[in-house]
Amino acid sequence: MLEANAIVAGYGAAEQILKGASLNVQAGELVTIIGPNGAGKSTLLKTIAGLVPAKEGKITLAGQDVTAQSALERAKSGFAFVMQERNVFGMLQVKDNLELAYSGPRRGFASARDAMMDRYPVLAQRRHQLARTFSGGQRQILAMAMALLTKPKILLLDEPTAGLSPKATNELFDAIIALRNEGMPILMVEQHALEALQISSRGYVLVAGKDAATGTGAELAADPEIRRLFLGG
Ligand SMILES: Nc1ncnc2c1ncn2[C@@H]1O[C@H](COP(=O)(O)OP(=O)(O)OP(=O)(O)O)[C@@H](O)[C@H]1O
Repeated sequence: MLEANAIVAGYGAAEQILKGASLNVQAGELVTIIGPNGAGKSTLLKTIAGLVPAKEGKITLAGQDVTAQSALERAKSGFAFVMQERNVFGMLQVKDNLELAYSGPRRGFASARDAMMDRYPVLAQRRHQLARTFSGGQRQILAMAMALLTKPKILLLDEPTAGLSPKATNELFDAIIALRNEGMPILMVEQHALEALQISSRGYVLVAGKDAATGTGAELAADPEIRRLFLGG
């Protein structure tokens, strides 16, 4: 579904952050990227989404080369990126956030919105509330619903549980598991690395801008060296 090959990228003229990182996500897979702080995990997601330009390497989505596409073109090609912050329009009501995100034909909006509100009842209960009044967990659910309304081929999630309470974290993990079970391809960076690997088909360990190890989620979660170095022992 997604293939990123030998990606080199960074910010401005400074030293590159990504130094030849490669990964792939097959149809129906949930794939998690773990690694130390500053390894370039978020940068890799941003490069795949087209928000940071790749200086070298190739990115394909469902067989289509998207390397030269802008972020907007990539969104149209089927990427949906839930950024870590500022991922909803705080000054707008929930229902208007959903309407802005929807990209299908006009006549299909009401049913798509209602289906999303059935999936995430908090959005129906609070449809007239301004998004900025939402808790962190509610905001992430809204951001995910907005991403899903674009009918993506793959969902990119950047630290979806950052700053959330344990309860909200569990609820968000449940929402991610539900999407995985429906076969939605997902690539995520997640601070709860062990828990994320345990629900993932596969994982990649990114170190200093390169994919240093890969395996099934269960293999990486059980590897003593990876546990010691990257999963808090
Ligand atoms: N907009 C930016 N401009 C310049 N440097 C940046 C920018 N964003 C990130 N960086 C730098 O790029 C490097 C990699 O950051 P990135 O956020 O991709 O790492 P990460 O692996 O996701 O880390 P963390 O787990 O701490 O979020 C860091 O040194 C960071 O300071």
